[in-house]
Amino acid sequence: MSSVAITRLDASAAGFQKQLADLLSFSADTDAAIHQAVAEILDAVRKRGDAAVVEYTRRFDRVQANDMAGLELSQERLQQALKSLPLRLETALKAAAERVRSYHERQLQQSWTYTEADGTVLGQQVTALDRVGLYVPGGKAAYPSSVLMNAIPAKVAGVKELIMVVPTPDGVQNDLVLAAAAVAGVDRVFTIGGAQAVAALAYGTEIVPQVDKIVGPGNAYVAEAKRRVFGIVGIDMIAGPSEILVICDGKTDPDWIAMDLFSQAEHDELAQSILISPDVAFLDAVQASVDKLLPTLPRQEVIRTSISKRGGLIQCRDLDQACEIANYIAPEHLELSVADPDALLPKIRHAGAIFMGRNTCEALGDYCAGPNHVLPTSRTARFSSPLGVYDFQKRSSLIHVSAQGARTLGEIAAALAYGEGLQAHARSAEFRMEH
Ligand SMILES: NC(=O)c1ccc[n+]([C@@H]2O[C@H](COP(=O)([O-])OP(=O)(O)OC[C@H]3O[C@@H](n4cnc5c(N)ncnc54)[C@H](O)[C@@H]3O)[C@@H](O)[C@H]2O)c1
Ligand SMILES: N[C@H](CO)Cc1c[nH]c[nH+]1
Ligand SMILES: [Zn+2]
Repeated sequence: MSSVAITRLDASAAGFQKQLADLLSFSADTDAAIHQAVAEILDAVRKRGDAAVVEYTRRFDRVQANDMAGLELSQERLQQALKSLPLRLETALKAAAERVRSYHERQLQQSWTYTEADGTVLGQQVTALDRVGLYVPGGKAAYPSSVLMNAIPAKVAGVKELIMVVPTPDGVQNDLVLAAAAVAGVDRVFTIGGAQAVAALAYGTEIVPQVDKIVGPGNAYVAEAKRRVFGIVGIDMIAGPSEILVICDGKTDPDWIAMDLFSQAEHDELAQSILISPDVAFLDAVQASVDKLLPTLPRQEVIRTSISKRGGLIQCRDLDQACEIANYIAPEHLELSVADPDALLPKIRHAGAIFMGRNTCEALGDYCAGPNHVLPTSRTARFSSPLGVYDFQKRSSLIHVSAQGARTLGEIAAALAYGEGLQAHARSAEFRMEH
């Protein structure tokens, strides 16, 4: 049995910060070739619409459609996919969807107003987006759970129309993905992917309607395309490779922790899986579990590459220091595998999702716990949040000024407008003061 080399770091050793920064940094596929390819694809779709999308789909996904209509799936096809599922899978899909819906319903923002003493009413009107594009990755693996995580919050927000795109390499359609679209209530599905799908959604074509926002994870081509179309449409975030950080007091079964690290490592070679513990013997035990369990997994080569490139076992002074390091890493997923996770929680400021206690493995969050699995990666949890209903709602400010309010506010506004040298602003306010 060959062992897997996971980087060992000691938080109290000289040079730790630099070693940690090196472990976190990775060269994503954001090189010039990808930038150039995506720019060309976006330009072609903007100029030639459906014809370009069909050509790229033939080239990259080897799907032999004659036109875009041939790349759209009917609602009957989605229902048929749902009916074709084995009962256990159908039940699991529906149970997950229900839990995700129930969680997200609590995120709904409501409009509000308040009335001031002079009768002026101020407030905020909350409205749902009209039409949203949902990118579901499908190049290397299919992600039915991502259909639920993206579509359900949009439905809960009240988005009128959901357009889903999903690549089907070699024309192979994934029934579980299509069934998830049926369960979540997706309106239209196109079997297109990559930058060409993002372009079709952003610019609109004859057949694919232009959307207001594009959400959902994807590979480097998708990420770059989303970055470029931002401004024409909204986007949720640029999701990088998956990440897991476990803080453990050394008392959890090391096999559990090794498998938790694998659970994200198996996503792709650039996934980041780190364990921090004050217990050196426990770090050794997890390393032994990693070596023992890896050969039992089908995706062991992906995991081996990922864990040896971006895996880490970090020895810390105590759990307080573990929390400080976690805040620096700002991971997508953080497991607090300790006896009293509530005691650590107030010390955690930056993490996409926090999994409390030994029983809460991250995988439950990926599928069915309820919270969203589309989360900030690459340290962006310092300033951003999980995908949620709020991403599909927007706010308009409401101002309804009374006659009395026009006088008192007019006074203030006119003074400031003259101060800015903007006469029309001042006069506009003053007209109403004289009324
Ligand atoms: N953060 C999350 O919640 C989450 C969930 C699921 C998946 N993911 C991530 O999403 C990613 C999915 O990537 P994927 O590749 O499997 O599927 P994908 O659907 O993102 O990409 C496939 C598309 O990439 C395009 N493409 C491939 N090679 C190309 C080339 N040489 N030139 C131009 N375009 C090309 C093709 O158009 C193809 O349709 C993975 O990195 C996975 O980890 C993240
Ligand atoms: N862990 C991924 C997000 O980082 C989501 C996912 C989908 N399926 C399994 N996992
Ligand atoms: Zn996962």
